[in-house]
Amino acid sequence: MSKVIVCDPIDQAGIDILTQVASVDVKTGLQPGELIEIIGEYDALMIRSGTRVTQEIIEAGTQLKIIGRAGVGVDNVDVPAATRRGIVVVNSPEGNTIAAAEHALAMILSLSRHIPDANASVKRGEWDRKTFVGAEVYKKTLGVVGLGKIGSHVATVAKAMGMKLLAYDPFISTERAEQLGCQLVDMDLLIQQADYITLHIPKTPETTHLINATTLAKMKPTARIINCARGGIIDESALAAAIKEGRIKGAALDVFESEPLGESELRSLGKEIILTPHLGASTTEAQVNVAIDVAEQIRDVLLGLPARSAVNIPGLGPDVLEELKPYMQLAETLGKLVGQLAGGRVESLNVRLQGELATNKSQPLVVASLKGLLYQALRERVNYVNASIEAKERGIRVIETRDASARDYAGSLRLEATGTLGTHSVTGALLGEKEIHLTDVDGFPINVPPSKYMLFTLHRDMPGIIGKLGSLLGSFNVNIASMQVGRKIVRGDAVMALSIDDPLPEGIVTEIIKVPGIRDAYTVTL
Ligand SMILES: NC(=O)C1=CN([C@@H]2O[C@H](COP(=O)(O)OP(=O)(O)OC[C@H]3O[C@@H](n4cnc5c(N)ncnc54)[C@H](O)[C@@H]3O)[C@@H](O)[C@H]2O)C=CC1
Ligand SMILES: O=C(O)C(=O)COP(=O)(O)O
Repeated sequence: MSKVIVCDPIDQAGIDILTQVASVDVKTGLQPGELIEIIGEYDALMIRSGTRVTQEIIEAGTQLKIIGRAGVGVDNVDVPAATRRGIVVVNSPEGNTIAAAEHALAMILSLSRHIPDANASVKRGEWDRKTFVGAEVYKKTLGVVGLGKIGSHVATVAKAMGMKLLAYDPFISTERAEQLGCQLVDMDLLIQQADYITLHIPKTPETTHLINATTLAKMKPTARIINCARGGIIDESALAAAIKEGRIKGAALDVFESEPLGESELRSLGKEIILTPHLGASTTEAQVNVAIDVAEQIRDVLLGLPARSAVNIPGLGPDVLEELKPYMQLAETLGKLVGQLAGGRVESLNVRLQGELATNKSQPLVVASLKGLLYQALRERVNYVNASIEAKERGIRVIETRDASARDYAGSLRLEATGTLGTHSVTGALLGEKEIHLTDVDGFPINVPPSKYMLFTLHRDMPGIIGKLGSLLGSFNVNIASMQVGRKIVRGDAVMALSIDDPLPEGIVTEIIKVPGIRDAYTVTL
């Protein structure tokens, strides 16, 4: 019989499902070393946000087939390490949406009416009606940062309370925002105009310290900020300083840079700040939803069936998967690349199956392309199951074309993305049935394998330009692993594709496009 270990508190409804197919050990509060010692016995691991599933734990889990996160965020799981070991990671993308949204709304109202401190005061035996005079949310402006599942529900309820809604989400269409009664604006305007700012975005390198001393300085002195998304999106010391100095009115935080929250100056602030211990998903209903959702997936995978919300492996039949896997990897890589070249919000994606590929089943490749395209916006939340729906909700038009006559490679895939910042295209093929090669960028022929960090330039093909770029990168201590130029005619326009050993430093693109002859540069992480 299979063995499952449950390392965080999970609703009994989930345990009951697991026991249908496995023996279940519930062991909460284990130290990392203790988990490493015993994980080798188990086929499945079920967790919430309390357990950090590191590479060491994954490597010690020699029998592990699946890691189930009973919730949304998988930032506490080393997903690449699990993928490398062939372990499926599943989550519950929607089970706690309402719970998290209602917690954010409760925070907005609690902040406005000082409910936690007024309650504590009455319980101390006081009757103080002066200190706790509040503010109404009616007709105030709420800025929603991240108009995904949770942000959308917050917006819907806030609208009903008579709030005016601004939203910032570079991956959402104006139509979708309008449907929710939100005016889509840029982050700067939202920060400056909102009376309340609520964050509903994943924590990514781009969103880390999105709220910092500079952004806090732009807020109204009466503004309040709410974070029920992820710790680290707000710079906690900058926030504490802004509140202490009366530069903003208040904040409500459910999530922290380090959890459990240790010694922190946030604790010493008064009624201007409300702190809860990561309770967003902690409702009876959400805990039943996520426990059932994830336990069912663990059960299915242990029975050899596909998972419906795998964040790292497609929810397709094993036979289709086996055959298409290398092409799906190609599609996902091209999706990631074209999404980053296009930048901004993509409005349409043209997926062109060429050569032998034109006779293949296209759906999985389209889904894999969309998964890659949406990765920038959604990170691990986008999977093979939800990629199409997520694209539709973002108003991305998907066009499929086939060209059996294209003969450059046996089978190749071309993606063309058109967005708010223009159109870009990439083509790729498989060499030796497995090895991905990029064969064309923006109509310029190249032949390079993709690497994790890349730099693309669009430039004039003229003497000296490669040397200048090389020296510039050298002055930033950037090591070039490989470089190739693609051009259509001599001394015309050209594309340069460089593989780089490490992430490119911030601000480097600005310097690169100062090199005479270089028109554009794009840094890409694949
Ligand atoms: N406090 C808690 O207990 C809970 C916290 N969460 C967290 O809430 C957050 C939102 O979750 P969902 O709404 O389910 O996710 P979602 O994936 O449905 O929505 C996230 C939205 O953020 C947008 N986005 C991505 N990068 C952005 C950027 N740089 N700037 C602006 N927008 C950006 C995306 O386009 C997307 O629309 C996640 O961080 C999740 O982990 C979720 C459940 C419970
Ligand atoms: O689902 C999420 O992303 C959450 O943050 C909820 O975390 P939890 O399951 O309550 O530890």
